[in-house]
Amino acid sequence: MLELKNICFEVLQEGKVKQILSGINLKLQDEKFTVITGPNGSGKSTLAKIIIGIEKPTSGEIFFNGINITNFSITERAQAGMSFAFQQPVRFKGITVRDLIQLAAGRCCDEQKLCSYLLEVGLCARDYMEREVDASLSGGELKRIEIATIIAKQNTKLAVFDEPEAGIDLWSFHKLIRVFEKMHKAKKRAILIISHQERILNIADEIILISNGQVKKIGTRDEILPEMMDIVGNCKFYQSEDAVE
Ligand SMILES: Nc1ncnc2c1ncn2[C@@H]1O[C@H](COP(=O)(O)OP(=O)(O)OP(=O)(O)O)[C@@H](O)[C@H]1O
Repeated sequence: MLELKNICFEVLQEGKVKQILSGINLKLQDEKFTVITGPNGSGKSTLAKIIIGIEKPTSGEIFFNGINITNFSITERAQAGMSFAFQQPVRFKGITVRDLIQLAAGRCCDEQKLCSYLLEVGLCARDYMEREVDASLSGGELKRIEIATIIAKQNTKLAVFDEPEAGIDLWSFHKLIRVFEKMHKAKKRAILIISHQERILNIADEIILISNGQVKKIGTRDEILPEMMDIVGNCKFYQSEDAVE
């Protein structure tokens, strides 16, 4: 359903062309749980930004359900059924958590349902629903609220998460894994997660290993792990959950 054809991305740095991604060809199937992993700086977040429309590829094309969306804006991609959770979520001054979740849920949603979305990510609705989505929220709280909005979006066909574990405490991480397991089991949408986390890699249907801006290998956890060892030597980037903050 999502197809990337020969995606390249380069930037100008100090007058020189820097190749960030080169010749990325990928197909993500409906309802599949895919994880993109790879060393720091290998181009994972850039690829996510290109998928969601924050960055435009220098060359190559993106198809979503057969439609060429390469020139679609972020809003048009969202309307087509894509959702995205940022590595560093955006704050919205003047907007409450309730507003955000209600907006994501769309049609009139009863109070119990709204609260259940927050509960799923380990937040007590009573404490958070009326809070402003501003600097008073911690990074981890903000991230969980953002994930709750994706759960609330019933029409999402593809949900993209960039390092959902970043800044999340160990207890919340366990809950988060359950959220992803549940999403995976429900098979309502394709899920694409950028992650280095063992437990997230463990539940993936397919893992895409990126290194130096290229797809090095696509396969299951057991197929990918030896390759990761080769690339990183001692596999430092493959974190167990003990390494979560
Ligand atoms: N606009 C830009 N200008 C210059 N360099 C950039 C730009 N965007 C990305 N890069 C570089 O491209 C490389 C890939 O960055 P990216 O954020 O995609 O990596 P990543 O695999 O997500 O890393 P991490 O695991 O650390 O989050 C990095 O070396 C980064 O510094």
